[in-house]
Amino acid sequence: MKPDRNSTPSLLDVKGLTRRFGGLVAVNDVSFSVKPGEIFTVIGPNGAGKSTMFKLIGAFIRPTSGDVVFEGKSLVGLAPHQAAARGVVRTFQETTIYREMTTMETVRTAFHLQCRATSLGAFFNTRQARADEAEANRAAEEILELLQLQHVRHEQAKNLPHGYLRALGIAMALAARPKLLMLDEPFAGMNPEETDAAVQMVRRIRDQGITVMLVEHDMHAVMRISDRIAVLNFGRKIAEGTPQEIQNDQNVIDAYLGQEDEELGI
Ligand SMILES: Nc1ncnc2c1ncn2[C@@H]1O[C@H](COP(=O)(O)OP(=O)(O)OP(=O)(O)O)[C@@H](O)[C@H]1O
Repeated sequence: MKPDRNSTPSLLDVKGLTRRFGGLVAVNDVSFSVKPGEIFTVIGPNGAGKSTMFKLIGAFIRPTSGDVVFEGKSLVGLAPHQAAARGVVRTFQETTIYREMTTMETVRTAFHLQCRATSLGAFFNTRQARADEAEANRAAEEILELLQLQHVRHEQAKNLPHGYLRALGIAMALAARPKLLMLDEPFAGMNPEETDAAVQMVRRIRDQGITVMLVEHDMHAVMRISDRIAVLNFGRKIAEGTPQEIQNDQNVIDAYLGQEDEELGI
């Protein structure tokens, strides 16, 4: 039997979070909790505040008021790399991938960035540096296997198709050993087969014990993959619940009416 959600301590607590841009309230008094091991998705019509919410959680921008609490401690005021060191890691954009490096080199480099080996240690070939090297190789192999990238391990990024580059951005994030992995529209621009594969990939990541938070527009994928969903509209949270609860929520249906495609998939 699954443990009662309410009795499990949260990994992330978003508390009364508000962010203004001049006169515009992009995120307005939003609260929710993410439990360890969940796949939690934030949805909402265009301009609802989803990206702003992600930036607030990753400490890329500061809230006007409210708090982001991770493992019981506030992330507000930290720099993004400090939030990442606590375990809140956002996937890397394809544009930040160094195109001359191979898949393996990219993941190993990302791993080294948070590894103990100093450049001086590596230069003198210390025992610590050699141990770190072996650990980087092992960790990189594990990540490539998890994301099914082994067969392109020696390909340079510039030769990889779009879908692989996106997976490589996720691989780099995994090298930072996240507790909470944040994925911004991971299924955007994918055909149904690619989406299927990406859904399986996100599930495998979660099965490694990593909690996953997504912002996503592809409602069919969202409804399949999410344990829980929060819905934003004009910066406010209008609903939160399981996919089934969200699909049947009249406020949510109303918010999506008039959208170009029947995004909710109902
Ligand atoms: N840096 C900024 N300065 C001013 N306004 C901003 C800024 N960032 C976002 N906004 C505004 O805040 C609101 C929420 O934007 P946000 O990008 O968070 O929405 P979203 O739900 O991610 O939208 P989409 O689905 O279209 O990506 C929008 O009205 C947007 O124009």
